[in-house]
Order: sequence, then structure tokens, then C-alpha cells
Amino acid sequence: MSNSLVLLTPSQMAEADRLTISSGAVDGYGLMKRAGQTIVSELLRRYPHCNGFDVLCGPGNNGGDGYVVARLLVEMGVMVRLFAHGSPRPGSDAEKAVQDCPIGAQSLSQFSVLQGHAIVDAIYGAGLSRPLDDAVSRVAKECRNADVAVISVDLPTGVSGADGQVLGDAFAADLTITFFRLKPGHLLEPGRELCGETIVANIGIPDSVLGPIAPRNWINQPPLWRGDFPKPRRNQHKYSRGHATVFSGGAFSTGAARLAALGAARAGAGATTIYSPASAIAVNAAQLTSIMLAKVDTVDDLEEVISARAPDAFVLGPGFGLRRPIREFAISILQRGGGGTLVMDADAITAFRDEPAALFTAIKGSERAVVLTPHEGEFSRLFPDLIGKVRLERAGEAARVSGAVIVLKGPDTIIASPDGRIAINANGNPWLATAGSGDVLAGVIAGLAAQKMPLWEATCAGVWLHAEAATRFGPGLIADDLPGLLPPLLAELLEVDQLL
Ligand SMILES: NC(=O)C1=CN([C@@H]2O[C@H](COP(=O)(O)OP(=O)(O)OC[C@H]3O[C@@H](n4cnc5c(N)ncnc54)[C@H](OP(=O)(O)O)[C@@H]3O)[C@@H](O)[C@H]2O)[C@@H](O)CC1
Ligand SMILES: Nc1ncnc2c1ncn2[C@@H]1O[C@H](COP(=O)(O)OP(=O)(O)O)[C@@H](O)[C@H]1O
Ligand SMILES: [K+]
Repeated sequence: MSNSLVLLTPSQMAEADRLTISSGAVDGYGLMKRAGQTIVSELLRRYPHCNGFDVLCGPGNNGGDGYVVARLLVEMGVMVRLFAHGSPRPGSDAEKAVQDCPIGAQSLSQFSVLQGHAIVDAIYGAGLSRPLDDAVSRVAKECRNADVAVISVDLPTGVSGADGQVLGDAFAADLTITFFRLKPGHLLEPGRELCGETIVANIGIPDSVLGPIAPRNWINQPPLWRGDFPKPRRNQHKYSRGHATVFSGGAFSTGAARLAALGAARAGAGATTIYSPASAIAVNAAQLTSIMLAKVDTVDDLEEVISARAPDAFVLGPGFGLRRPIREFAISILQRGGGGTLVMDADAITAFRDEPAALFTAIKGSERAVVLTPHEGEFSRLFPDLIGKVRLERAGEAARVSGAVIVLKGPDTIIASPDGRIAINANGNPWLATAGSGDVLAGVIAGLAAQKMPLWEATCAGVWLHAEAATRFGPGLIADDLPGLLPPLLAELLEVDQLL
């Protein structure tokens, strides 16, 4: 698994810091000086024409980085105004940085925006421990409302590195420079939006510190799952490549199932079947070509089609409706022996709102693996006990409680495994906010799972492919476009030239 995609929580980052210092490679003040140097190089490269920099320093090491920045800029003859909020602890690295800084600081309460100056926000970073006080909030607000560039050190002050939440108020940065690895707060909203562009600087912390830290959070990019991505083998036939099935809604709501089925087929399932109620067979038949069709009205019908040709993956929920036996279908699939994956989306999630425990018990007792793909509304219906917790914690806890892989959808989709692994998606885009795009996603995940890709990896891959397809298409995207956008992405992932 790719080391470069690791996300570190602020406490894991403090551990990385401690391990580096105790290895003797560099001391704490040395790390701070390297952090300051990196920031200054970026400032000079990106803001060569500003009249000066206003460096705002807090009492901790984030402020320490700020004092190093101020010193280096002054030494280069750049105009600097320095503002302090609180004083560093005696004996701390930040205090050393103050002592080495050739200019004195004014109180932050004296600060007001000066046109032509860029702001270096070094008030709080990883150590943010409570909501901003009034003095810092006032400055954050003034900077947000002014036409001024803000460069935040590590994190915009006020944004929690652990989860991207705003504690009271926050700076909105144009550029955020963090160290060693991204933190979840750089990717999770509203943190992501407030970071502006984020860059990760190497300040000499060795990758070897990651071993003992054993991180469990990753940014969702292809190196995370590319090694498990299904590659067709020469001797495969369509069913051995993977058989995905999708339950259709009634005659007036069949589109969602077709979108999911096309997603599964384009993702590489060798065969895809729609299970349709008799009332919608004619509508589905009129619209399908490569996708197969079977009648399923009852649990007995379902047993029959499964016995005839055991699927490797099922999608239940999109467009299904709540009046038909959706819970019975889910429980029957879970209780019946045989491996394979059940992807539950939309109505399949809502259907268990009154008895989530029954679903979780069935999932945990099943030979099959389950993916639940709720958006926020569906999530709250199934996990009412988790309302009020932050998204990252909710997704992780939901995976543990349910025994399913959870895809908590949104601009910053989170993919959580019951074993504690979490990936945060970063290539999402608002073009995806279009009816039916979630149906395609459920199908793509099922299509990859049907090819026996390990489930958390398949789910991460599905979320990334879905978002990447939308990014490349851009404006005007509708869900119908998404399946057809997958082939070039698959070709890139599979390096098709090398395969053939
Ligand atoms: N890790 C690394 O490898 C490296 C890390 N580096 C830098 O260190 C930074 C982390 O430093 P840090 O741990 O000292 O935390 P920091 O963000 O300065 O804040 C702590 C201070 O602020 C205070 N405080 C917090 N919130 C507050 C509030 N709302 N209102 C009022 N006070 C509040 C808090 O008070 P306390 O909670 O203790 O009462 C404490 O005094 C990191 O972001 C990066 O920039 C680099 O030097 C390179 C190497
Ligand atoms: N603003 C946004 N930015 C990025 N992705 C988004 C945004 N809004 C929605 N999405 C994505 O679009 C999909 C919508 O799924 P869903 O809400 O189930 O829609 P539907 O039920 O219409 O298919 C999800 O994958 C979600 O993550
Ligand atoms: K900061």
C-alpha cells in the first residue's frame, strides 16, 4: 500500500515528530527551521510582487514556524510586520525562534489588513484545541473579507486537522503548506475548501516513522488499490470474469437499475443481469441489449434465479421503491450461502430504518460481504445514534457497527472498512451532483467486486473512477454519460498496451 497516500492525524503527526527527533536525525528546532525555509521559498516564488508579509504567530510550534519565516524574510530584506497572539512556553522551540527573530512583534489586537501585504497565518495548526477566541476570530473575519492573499502554515487557523471541522471560526487560505503528510482535515469539508491549494513539504522526517505509527487513513488515489485491480486473463469466460446483478424498480422507475447495470458492465463484469418485477419486464426489455433480464417478484423467484446462475455481486436499492419486499430480498441474499457481494444503496438502506440492528446482525452472520452507499440523509436513517459525530468518525463507526464497507457519499466521500481502514476521496466534483450518479456508482462497485477485487479496494476504486470520469467530462454531465466514460480510465489503469 502506497506510503505516500498516508494521512496522519495531528496526534500521529506529533508522534512522527517525536520519533524523528528521538532518532537523532534532526532536533525539534531543526524541523521548525526547515518548515520555515520551505514556506519562505514558496512565498518568494509565488508572491514576488507583494509589498511585504504580515506574519501572525500563535503561542505554540505553529507560531514558531511563523517566527522562523519572519526572520528569514527580514534577513532577505523583505518588509515584514509581525503580530503575536500569546507567548511561547519558556524553553520551547517556539521560544528559540522568537529569540532568534530580529524584529519584535505587535499584539494581534493591533492588526488590520494592509493593502499589498500577504498574510502568513501561523496562529494555530495541529495543536488547535478549542474554538478561536474573539481576537483571533476578528482577524480571521477581516482577512476573509479583504482582498488579501493568505498563506496558512500547516492548516488554516481554526480548522481541525483531525476532521476538517471549523472550531468557532477559521481563516480561509489561498495556499496551505503542510509537512510530511496530509491530514484528514485537508481533505474533509469544510477544511478542504478553507485550505485553498494545499502542498506537502518534505522537512526531513523519514518515511520509516510510519512503521510504528501504523496509520489507518489514506487519500483515495490509484496506488492505494491499483495492485488489486482486476485484469482479465486469457482463459476467462464471461461468467468467470464476474456476474453482476441489479434489482429493478417497477415499471415507472427502471432507469436507476439500468444505470447501475451499465456501471457494473463497463467496470468489467463479464455478465450483468437485471432482476425485474414482471410489471417492468417489458419496459426493461425494450431498453436492454447486452444486459440480461430475469423476472424476480418474490423471494422464491430470487432463490430460483440464484440457483440457476449464482451471481458474484448484487445491487439492491436504486429506484426499487419501499413497498415491494426489499428487506426480504436483502435478508434472503445474506442468509443464503455462497460468497459474493451485496451493494445496498438508496431504498435498500432506507428500508431498514426501523430495524437497523436486524440488518447488521444479518450482515455479520453472512458469508457474503456488504457495501452500504448512503448519502448523508440515508446515513442518518440507518445510523441515528451517530448523528452529531463528525463525518470521519461516523463512517468509521458505522463500518464497525454494521460489519459493512461504508461509502459515506458527498463532496469528500469517505470509504470505511469494518477492519478500521479509511480512505478519503479527493477527486470529487460538483458535476456528480446529478440525479442517478449514485446509481452508477453502486453498479461500478458491484462490477469490480464481481471480479473478486478485495472489497474495500474495489469500493475505493469505484469511488475514484466515478469521480474521475465526471471530472474529465465536466459541465453538462448526466448520469447516463458516466458508464461510457469509464473505458479510457480503465485503459490507463490497466496499461492495456502492456496487457495485450
Ligand atoms: N509535527 C511536526 O513534525 C512539526 C510541526 N511543526 C509545527 O508545529 C505545529 C504544532 O505545534 P503545537 O503542537 O505546538 O500546536 P499549535 O498549533 O502551535 O497550537 C498549540 C498552542 O496553541 C494553544 N491553543 C490551541 N488552540 C487554541 C485556541 N483555540 N485558543 C487559544 N489557544 C489555543 C495551545 O494551548 P493549550 O491547548 O496547550 O492550552 C498551545 O499553546 C504544527 O502545526 C506545525 O506548524 C513544524 O515546526 C515542523 C515540524
Ligand atoms: N458537490 C459534490 N461534489 C462531489 N461529489 C458529489 C457532490 N454532490 C454529489 N456528489 C456525488 O454524487 C453521487 C450522488 O449520489 P446520490 O446522492 O445517491 O444520487 P442519486 O440517488 O441521484 O444517484 C455520490 O457519489 C456523491 O458523492
Ligand atoms: K495556521
